[in-house]
Amino acid sequence: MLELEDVRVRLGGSAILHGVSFTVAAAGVTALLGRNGVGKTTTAKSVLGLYPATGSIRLDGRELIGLPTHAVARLGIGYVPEDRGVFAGLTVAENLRLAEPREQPKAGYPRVYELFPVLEARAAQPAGTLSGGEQQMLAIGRILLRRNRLLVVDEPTKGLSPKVAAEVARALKEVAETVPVLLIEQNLSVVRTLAGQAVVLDTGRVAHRGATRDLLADPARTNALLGVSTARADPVRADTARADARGGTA
Ligand SMILES: Nc1ncnc2c1ncn2[C@@H]1O[C@H](COP(=O)(O)OP(=O)(O)OP(=O)(O)O)[C@@H](O)[C@H]1O
Repeated sequence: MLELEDVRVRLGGSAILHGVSFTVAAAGVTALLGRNGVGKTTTAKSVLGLYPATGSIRLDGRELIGLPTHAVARLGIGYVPEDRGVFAGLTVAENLRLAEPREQPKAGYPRVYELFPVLEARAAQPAGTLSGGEQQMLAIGRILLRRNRLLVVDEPTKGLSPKVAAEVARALKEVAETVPVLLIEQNLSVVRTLAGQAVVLDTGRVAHRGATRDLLADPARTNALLGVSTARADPVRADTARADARGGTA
């Protein structure tokens, strides 16, 4: 599906990725994990052609490095950035309309509204007045209007209550039944629920690759790589774990 090989990125004169190599599975969710500032978002943006990279990034064998972002998107990679990228001054309906494919403008709506009924109920509301969770649903809904081969989703549950985070995770799980997802996520309870495979970055390098279950079953390894104990990775205490991951260990 998506293969990264020896991907290197320099930003502002500093080397940020030092030769990242991993594969995103052709089905389900692959989690991209790591402490703050290790290069997860940089990796995602490199895939999207938003940062200049060297090495190789291939989608079903097709080289993406060197392609402009619009060409990467046209090849079928949908991206939900960390800041969600919704247009605050436009209504929910207008945000969705801007994301429609020209060929089949209305085709994706039933699925989006089925996954996120709140978006239909709030169609006329400016996106900037939605809650954080609703904005996340809108951001995911926007990319579901297009037929994608891969979704890259950056920290979709960041800042959400455990209940809303679980709702977003449930929707992503359903989405991943038809489109593979590369998911950047710090909430280990979400990772545990969604991701079959996990890749862990540490200062611009891959520190671990393998089944999520195996990683999370090894508290010492999880703690060493992520700075959080898996004992905290249950839904009730997920927010605490995330706060710890952000604050204490970068
Ligand atoms: N445009 C930029 N110019 C210079 N340095 C940058 C730029 N973007 C990111 N960096 C640096 O690259 C490093 C990796 O950042 P990145 O956002 O990829 O990390 P991350 O793993 O996604 O972190 P977080 O979990 O906090 O979102 C950080 O040290 C960051 O300061």
